[in-house]
Amino acid sequence: MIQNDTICATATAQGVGALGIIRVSGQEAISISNEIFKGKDLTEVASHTVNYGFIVDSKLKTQNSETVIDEVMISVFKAPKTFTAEDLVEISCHGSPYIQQQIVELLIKNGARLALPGEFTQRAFLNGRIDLSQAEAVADLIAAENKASHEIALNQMRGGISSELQVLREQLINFTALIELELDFSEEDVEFANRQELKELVSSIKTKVTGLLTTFEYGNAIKNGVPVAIIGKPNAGKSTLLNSLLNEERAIVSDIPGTTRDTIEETLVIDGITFRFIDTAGIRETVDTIEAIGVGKAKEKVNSAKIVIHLYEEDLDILKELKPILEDKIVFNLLSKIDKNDWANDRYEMSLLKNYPNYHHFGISVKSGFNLDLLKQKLVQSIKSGIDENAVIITNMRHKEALQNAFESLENIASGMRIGLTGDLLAFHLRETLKHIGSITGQIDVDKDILGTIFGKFCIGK
Ligand SMILES: Nc1nc2c(c(=O)[nH]1)N(C=O)[C@@H](CNc1ccc(C(=O)N[C@@H](CCC(=O)O)C(=O)O)cc1)CN2
Ligand SMILES: Nc1nc2c(ncn2[C@@H]2O[C@H](COP(=O)(O)OP(=O)(O)OP(=O)(O)O)[C@@H](O)[C@H]2O)c(=O)[nH]1
Repeated sequence: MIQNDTICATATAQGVGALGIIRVSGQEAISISNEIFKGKDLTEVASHTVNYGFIVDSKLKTQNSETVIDEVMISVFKAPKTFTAEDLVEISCHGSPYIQQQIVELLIKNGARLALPGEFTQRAFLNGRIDLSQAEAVADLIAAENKASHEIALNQMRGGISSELQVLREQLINFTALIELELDFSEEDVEFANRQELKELVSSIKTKVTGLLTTFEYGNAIKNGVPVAIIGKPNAGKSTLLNSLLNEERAIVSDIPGTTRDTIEETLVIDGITFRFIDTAGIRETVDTIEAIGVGKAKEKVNSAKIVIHLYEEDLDILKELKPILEDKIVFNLLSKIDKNDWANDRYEMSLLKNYPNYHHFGISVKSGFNLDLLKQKLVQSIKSGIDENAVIITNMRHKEALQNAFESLENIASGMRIGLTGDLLAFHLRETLKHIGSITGQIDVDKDILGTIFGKFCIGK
């Protein structure tokens, strides 16, 4: 697919910088750039060269009294081996917003148009250089704020998800073709597609899809930060623990004001994973009864958390109260101030949540530092556990939904075979599965609106 118009935009951040890069892509990219460049004839230079010269107002250039805008380096990349797979020019100028704007305006005067957000990457997709999941990974890569999310995005950009899905697609396509061939011979009652093999294939693909789906929770936590609630009765040591965790990792601590006015989030990166400690300012100000503070507000915090740290000195009342909503959380039940409290005094029911899959229970002393490292280590472990670090990890809601749909279609095939569904209906469900899997990489036609949503989230110039 060839886009006819030539697009341009500043690719570097807005504001003053040392340098700025302006990108131009499309059939006229080189000739338009050449119009405003005084230096070598860009239409004559070899691909992948960097050329020194000046940006000048072309109208005046011919009159020999040109207005020089800037001294620049221009890189020329000829299709198809370029970022967009089109002719691409990068003008590297001084990082003044004024200069950059002047250059963009000159390019537009000479026939380019301002690029939409993400349009360069979109062209790379439309021209087949990258698939949709790779394009989405470019956005994730730019947004990555820690090591773990950076790694996942980089892997996806390099085609991690694509190659995993490609294998599944090929296997399904083979069977679909065989079943559709049977339909052509429907009079003769032949079976080209071995039903037993198909059954096994569907079951193995279901397992793979389920595996990918289970990585989403991890992937999403990595991408957006893992919400952690610290709860406990007044004076249990909550603030002391939080401050101590934050101080220890001071180098990478930041205060992020929450989305709502009364929510404060403190984020902390441990071992490449971002944890977001949830706190509501309201809690700090409440002068309510102990119960109200202890349970009511704790509930609020717990609901939005993935990890719950319960600090206690005396009793487990809060934990008992909250038990029903803790089942799907990672729970750290910590006996606080262990320097003061004797383990032997820990006479309360330790088995309270013993059957919960993600339950940790130990003593801690922020004062002496006892078990603080253990806590950090277990926080990281509890998130990483069960995930193969080299495995493909799903971080994108769109991908998750597509996989869920694919799973449903696969179930339709499996149950269809059990009840002896006819070939045409099996073929239909196979096609549906292929459609859902293909929508992740964009191998099938993806709705224009969906493309708009995906690329609209990028910055202009990307
Ligand atoms: N100056 C500059 N730096 C940049 C970018 C850019 O566009 N310009 N990038 C923008 O994101 C990133 C690098 N990503 C890129 C990805 C692919 C191609 C590219 O030309 N691919 C071709 C040819 C590869 C080759 O020469 O072997 C291809 O895949 O066909 C270029 C940059 C980061 N740094
Ligand atoms: N001995 C000892 N004292 C501690 C420890 N952790 C906290 N404390 C003390 O316990 C008191 C209460 O600590 P905070 O961190 O304010 O407790 P909190 O749970 O945030 O209390 P509220 O804000 O009232 O909910 C302070 O005097 C702390 O110094 C510890 O590990 N050992």
